[in-house]
Amino acid sequence: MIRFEQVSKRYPDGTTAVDDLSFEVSEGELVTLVGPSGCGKTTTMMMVNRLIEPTSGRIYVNGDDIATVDPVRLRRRIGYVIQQVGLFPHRTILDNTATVPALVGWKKTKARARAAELLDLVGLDPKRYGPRYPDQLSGGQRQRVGVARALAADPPVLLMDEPFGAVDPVVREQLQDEFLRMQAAVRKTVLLVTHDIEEAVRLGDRMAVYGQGRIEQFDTPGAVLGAPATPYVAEFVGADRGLKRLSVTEIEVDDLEQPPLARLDEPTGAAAGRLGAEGARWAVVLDDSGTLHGWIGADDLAADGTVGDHTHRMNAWVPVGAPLKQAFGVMLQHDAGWVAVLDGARFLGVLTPAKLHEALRRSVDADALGVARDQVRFDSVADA
Ligand SMILES: Nc1ncnc2c1ncn2[C@@H]1O[C@H](COP(=O)(O)OP(=O)(O)OP(=O)(O)O)[C@@H](O)[C@H]1O
Repeated sequence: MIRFEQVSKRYPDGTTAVDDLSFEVSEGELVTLVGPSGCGKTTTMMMVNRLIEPTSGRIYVNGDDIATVDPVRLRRRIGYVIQQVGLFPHRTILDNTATVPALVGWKKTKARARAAELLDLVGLDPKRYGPRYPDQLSGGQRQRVGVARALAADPPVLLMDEPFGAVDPVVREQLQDEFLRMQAAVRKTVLLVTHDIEEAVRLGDRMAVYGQGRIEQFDTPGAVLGAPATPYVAEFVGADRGLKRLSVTEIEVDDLEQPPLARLDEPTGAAAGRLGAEGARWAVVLDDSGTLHGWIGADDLAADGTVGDHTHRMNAWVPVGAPLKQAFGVMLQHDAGWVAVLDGARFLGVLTPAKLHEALRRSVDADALGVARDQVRFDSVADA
């Protein structure tokens, strides 16, 4: 969808901002450009909508060499979101959002209807916020309007330069979440510039890590964190890259431990016998359809009645496919030594701290070797 072929940009004063850059972004893919200040990220991005012209090389958008496309027409196909949102202060939020459709000749009612739809998409109630003026919104809300406005003419490509840079960390995380949800629905081809490695990892399907004017590594966040291509990348992603990886490594069924199970309606004695035979101290309690109800300890099973009479509620659970970080968070939140992993309501197994560590290690090795995670052999200390 976007292709750079040996693109360089030298400024008249001799600064080489971008040096022989080649990469490709597929349709519907979100690529983050990350690197320290002055490494050429913004220059790269602004060459895509021809706000900056390359000194050499070619850039293609949707197969067209953009040097041959009229810049104004090109920019209509490319939404652009910048940190200083640049809303018109004397126009309402609704009219600000409708700016581009109005420019390209949509009827006013159609442009406004589209603007309302987009405000809704970015989490702003159009009835409440549409009639307001920019100075009547918070920074985070203005940022959302910027995203809505960039999407208004439904461009296939979105360029975003530090779009969430101007807000505090909590709002920033919220905006990132909302943006990811929205992107899952609209699937634009996105180039997003950030100097924040966490943001690049969180948002990117792939990420380009910039050194001075060059890309040092272009890969999935998992691969960049797990197998940095150069010492520079390793230093840039930081010593805590294992922690960062927790947020991009998904829980798989193979990661799970299978504890003893007890059924809600069975007598305590029967379950106690099974636990004793396995030397286990607790069991997970399910109903007939395999839905998680809670857990029961070996001590509880000494009492009469059914398992259901003595089951403890279990709120520490996560869906399969959630990031390991979420499982770890839930474990800490409930002060639990394990979390249940569910597929819908169905119980799949439990994740323990040891299993969590193993999953993380296995995913690092899998990325380094370029194979699937279940093909990595892992000898844990516990197995030794
Ligand atoms: N008009 C210009 N004339 C000369 N040098 C320029 C010009 N614009 C940018 N540069 C230089 O080109 C290099 C790359 O700049 P660019 O804005 O692309 O970096 P960046 O990675 O986006 O940085 P930041 O994160 O600080 O925005 C820098 O060294 C910058 O000083």
